[in-house]
Amino acid sequence: MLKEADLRGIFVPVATPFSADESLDEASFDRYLRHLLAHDIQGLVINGTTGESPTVSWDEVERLVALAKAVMAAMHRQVPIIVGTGTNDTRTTVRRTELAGRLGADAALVVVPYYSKPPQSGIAEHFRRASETGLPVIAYEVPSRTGVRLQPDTAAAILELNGIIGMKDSSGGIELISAVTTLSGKPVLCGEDADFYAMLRQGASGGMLASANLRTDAFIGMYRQFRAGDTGQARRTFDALLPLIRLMFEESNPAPLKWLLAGQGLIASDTLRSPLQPITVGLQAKLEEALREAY
Ligand SMILES: O=C(O)C1=N[C@H](C(=O)O)C[C@H](O)C1
Repeated sequence: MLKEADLRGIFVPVATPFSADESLDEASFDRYLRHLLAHDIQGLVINGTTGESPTVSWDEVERLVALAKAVMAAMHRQVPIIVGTGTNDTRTTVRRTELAGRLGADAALVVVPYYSKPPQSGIAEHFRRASETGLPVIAYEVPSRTGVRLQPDTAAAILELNGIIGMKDSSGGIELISAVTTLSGKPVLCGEDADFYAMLRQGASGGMLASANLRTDAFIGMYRQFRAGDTGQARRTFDALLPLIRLMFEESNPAPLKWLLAGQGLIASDTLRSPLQPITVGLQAKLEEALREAY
């Protein structure tokens, strides 16, 4: 199981490949994971935002974890598996976190409860209960998706909990991480791809980045340059990645990512489950141009 000290480096949230009829495409998942696991990543996230968690059933999550474990066994390569278990219902979140533990996950990614706009005390209670399952939990703040913002004091109180090993901050900007890193010693991973360099400067311990599905080695290299103290080179490496990163979030993640993965033949199709839709022709043209520059 993951420990605080393990939350360093590049973690890759994986897409969930679907066939044209929106069923799980297991052959693509196998091929795509083999490609990712050839890189020196610190962990995989299954059923995160990038994995289209709102439309993936728990039975499918179990299948995805089993497939990932089978690929790792076949490759003789083990990396930690983090499973998205957070919902907007505390009881379901606790149950899923327990189930993920039984599946052999190394940690759970638990998002701030969305839609119902709970008070800060309710968010803290949600994480308190999720933290008591025995599976380490990473708290995930992404206010643009949840509709509620985690206040720094609440974040620090959540990080105080024994079962919480760290946080993924997709709040946008450096305000939250600046406050949290002064209030807590636990690791904060960047989850806002375009802010990765700025967040490393502000104390982030790594990134959980959808864009690291592409140019994975460049992200790892940039992180290592930064850790080695070569911030100038890290900045240059990151600046070269930025145009592609920005385009990957111009329409809802993971639509651009899936189009790019399908273009590389890593997954068979860019199918998303409705209501998400494939990217527009306009964004396709911009991505093609960015790819010519980036590779
Ligand atoms: O899947 C995730 O986890 C991520 N979700 C963020 C989002 O799409 O809001 C982006 C981040 O890169 C990874």
